Amino acid sequence: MTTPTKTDARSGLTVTALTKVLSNRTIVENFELDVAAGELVALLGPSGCGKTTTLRMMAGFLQPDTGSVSIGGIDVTDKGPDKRPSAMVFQNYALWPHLTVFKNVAFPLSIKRVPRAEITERVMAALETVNLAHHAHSRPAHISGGEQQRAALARAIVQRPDLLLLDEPLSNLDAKLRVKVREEIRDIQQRLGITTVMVTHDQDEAMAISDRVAVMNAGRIEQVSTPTELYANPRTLFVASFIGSMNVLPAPTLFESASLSHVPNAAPDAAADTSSSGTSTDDPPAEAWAVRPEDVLFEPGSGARRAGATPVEVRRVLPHGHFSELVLNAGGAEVRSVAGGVPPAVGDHGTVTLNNVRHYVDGVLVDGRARTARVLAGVKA
Ligand SMILES: Nc1ncnc2c1ncn2[C@@H]1O[C@H](COP(=O)(O)OP(=O)(O)OP(=O)(O)O)[C@@H](O)[C@H]1O
Repeated sequence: MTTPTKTDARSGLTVTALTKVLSNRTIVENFELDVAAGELVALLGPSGCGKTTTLRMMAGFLQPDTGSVSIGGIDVTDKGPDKRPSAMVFQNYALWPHLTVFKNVAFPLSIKRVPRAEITERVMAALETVNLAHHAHSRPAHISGGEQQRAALARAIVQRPDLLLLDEPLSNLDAKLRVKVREEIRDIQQRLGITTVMVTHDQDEAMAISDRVAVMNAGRIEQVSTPTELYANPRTLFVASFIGSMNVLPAPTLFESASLSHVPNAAPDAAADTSSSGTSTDDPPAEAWAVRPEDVLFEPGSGARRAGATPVEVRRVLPHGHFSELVLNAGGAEVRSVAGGVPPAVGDHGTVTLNNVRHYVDGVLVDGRARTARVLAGVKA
């Protein structure tokens, strides 16, 4: 691949207090985001949380009720999509089926009356950037889904936008291709240095290629952080549960008993549900403890019980190749753990102790280190 379409654009995006009400329902509420020049930020959240609505307001396809959008320090809130220095790649690619790849990519330049020779040069350069020059004269129906996605990307970058907006760009591709194409997108985005916002509901995708991830829930941003920070320090229970897998346990019982075996039966639902996504607008529990499966340390054998450890029975073993997920029964509560190497068998007995327990009150991480220490001391004592 070559980089002849490299832009000089190093403009950032600033979005302030964006709100949108549709059909009497607040879809986006007080949305604030700064994206630095050349940065890729993913908008991640469950279906229906308002990601696409937000992106459409950034692109100018939808007017916000309140708030502003600035690109490169210039307020573009009142400008339509064609008057903004941004380009959008749509979820379904929106390629014209009767036009060749070349003509599809040339389209936005044609309507801006760019001279023909320049169009040819820029289109071929964009197609080379996405490695699709050999399909310049193919129709969309005659190229693969991944190639169609790259044609749509070429049609965006040919415009040399300051801001690239991607709406679920990989959702029509199969799992293996998604991984390949997302790396290609990241590579192109970094080489061209284009400020980019990408909508996705796929946390792996968001975490794998973004500089930062903005987690949305019910029209609001819950947390904007680097992927590593999001996983390590989720500031809300929603983020803790949405990013990766998490055991959520009711705090007071755990605190008082210092033992998972006393967690009431209400816990399994919360624990089992945590890896799934959904529009969680329900009020969070008043108090909860969250523990990653890798921090639930399983030790096989029912013989010499570790002091303070909780006895468990292996209920299910879910192989993932290089590790297995263990679903454990801790006195009626379901707790998830992980095992490397040869996993235990269903029905085996063992014990667990907990590391890195996080304490949430009303869904927000509190400075619970003292209590956490006491709980851990209790567990390990
Ligand atoms: N024109 C509209 N009128 C009324 N409601 C709308 C309109 N457009 C979107 N909505 C509603 O706004 C909510 C958010 O939609 P949006 O497409 O922004 O969500 P999303 O997070 O991108 O979801 P998904 O991941 O499923 O695409 C949804 O409940 C949707 O039904």
